Amino acid sequence: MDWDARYKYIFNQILNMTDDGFIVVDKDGVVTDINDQYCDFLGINKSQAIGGCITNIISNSKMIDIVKNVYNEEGVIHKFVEGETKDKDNDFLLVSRSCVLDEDEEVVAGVAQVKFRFNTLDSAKKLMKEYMELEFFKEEYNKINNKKFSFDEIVGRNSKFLEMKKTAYKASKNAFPVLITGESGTGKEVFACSIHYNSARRDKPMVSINCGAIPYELLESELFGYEEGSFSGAIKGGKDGKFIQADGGTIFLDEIGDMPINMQVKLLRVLQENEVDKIGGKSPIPIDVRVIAATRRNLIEMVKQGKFREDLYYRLNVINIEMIPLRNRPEDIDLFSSYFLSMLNNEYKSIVTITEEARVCLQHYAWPGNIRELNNVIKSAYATCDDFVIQLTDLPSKMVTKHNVQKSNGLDNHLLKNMVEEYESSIIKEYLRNCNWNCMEASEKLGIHRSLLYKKIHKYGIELEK
Ligand SMILES: Nc1ncnc2c1ncn2[C@@H]1O[C@H](COP(=O)(O)OP(=O)(O)OP(=O)(O)O)[C@@H](O)[C@H]1O
Repeated sequence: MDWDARYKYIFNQILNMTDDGFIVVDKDGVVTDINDQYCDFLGINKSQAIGGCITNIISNSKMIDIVKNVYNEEGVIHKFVEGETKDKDNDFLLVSRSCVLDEDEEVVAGVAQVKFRFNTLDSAKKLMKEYMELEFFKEEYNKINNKKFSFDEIVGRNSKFLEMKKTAYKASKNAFPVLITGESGTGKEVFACSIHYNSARRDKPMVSINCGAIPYELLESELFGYEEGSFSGAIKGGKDGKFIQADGGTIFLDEIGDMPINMQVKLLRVLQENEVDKIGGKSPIPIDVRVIAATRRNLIEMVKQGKFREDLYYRLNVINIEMIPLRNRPEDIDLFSSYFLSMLNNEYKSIVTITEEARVCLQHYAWPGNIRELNNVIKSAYATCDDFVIQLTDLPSKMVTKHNVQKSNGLDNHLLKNMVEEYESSIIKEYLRNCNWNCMEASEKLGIHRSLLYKKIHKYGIELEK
């Protein structure tokens, strides 16, 4: 046996000794060798494979690409085209592909090795299954998100609210900064998401940050990121800030009114220059980010008091959306109650309803926590009600007491003035309680001067709890 024949004999022995499948192609993708195991897996004999292009037997083979573009791949999943394997349920494998180069670095062959060992095949199957599931959930997630944030899904029929919705819709068609103001729980974040997910940026990230919840020392690194070693405790490799993460998309700066003034200066620079400086970075990084900011505070008042930079205010406030408190859109209270209840009924396949009396009680409440509070009240009433009906007694006692007082007042003393005063007193108490009895904050939220609030507290004999 000459040296070449001997060599070929040993090579074939090796190919057939292993548990793996091997296929060898020349630099044009023509099959020069294939072992019995691989032939068996494909359900073909050697003569059908050797001498023909590899795509004749594996139509989606990557080997031609590997030999043409000279690269290797290690342990990737290959899914065979339906009907190209002997067993149609065994149609994916773990494969490693590599080029064989001669002494002049020219490609002489390409080799693919596939793993048949059961444990490897099982892992490949599991991986493939998980990969498919992941792809499925990604698609579903996008479908749900797009639906969830569609403007049609935003509940409300109040005419002012519909105007706001129109403004938000128009804002989704450009990339100007948006400032959304309004009390907590009125739906500022819902609007911000709808603007982003209906804009041309929808396939890029929407990154949110609560400027009021992060201590000043951390806020800068959260927003702008840092380079490795720029301070003690900095993680290896540094970190991208929220602005860089949101590149191409939208950043939602929630509670912007709580941003410390020296951070406002840095933010203004980013908005003016469209670039960020990482902490410890050598040069600024250009960014393309749409800014949507939100606050429950009165920024104009804060500008007057020198607590918020005027130049930043104007930069953020190109499009302004002022959310309406729920108590000022009474026609929507019932709508929201039905909406939240139907969401629960859908989720738990139930048919819970709500009595007229409970509806009236919801209608008369001042809702200092706005839509979020209403959602919570419906959820907890749903969880506690008997016989699939939400009754007055399933609502929080503070609401029921007020409702009963109003009802008896209505019978005994239904002068408009008395009714208005009763309502006013209850709203003031509610706000004070929600602001931890801080008169300054409550007066700001109620939109009245502090001295007027004191007068009313005195008039209604409201006791301030400490
Ligand atoms: N128009 C709407 N339709 C349906 N659900 C809404 C609507 N507006 C608000 N919600 C719901 O009300 C809750 C509060 O909304 P959101 O978080 O957007 O308010 P927010 O004004 O940003 O509050 P905060 O200032 O406290 O962050 C959420 O659960 C949200 O899903």
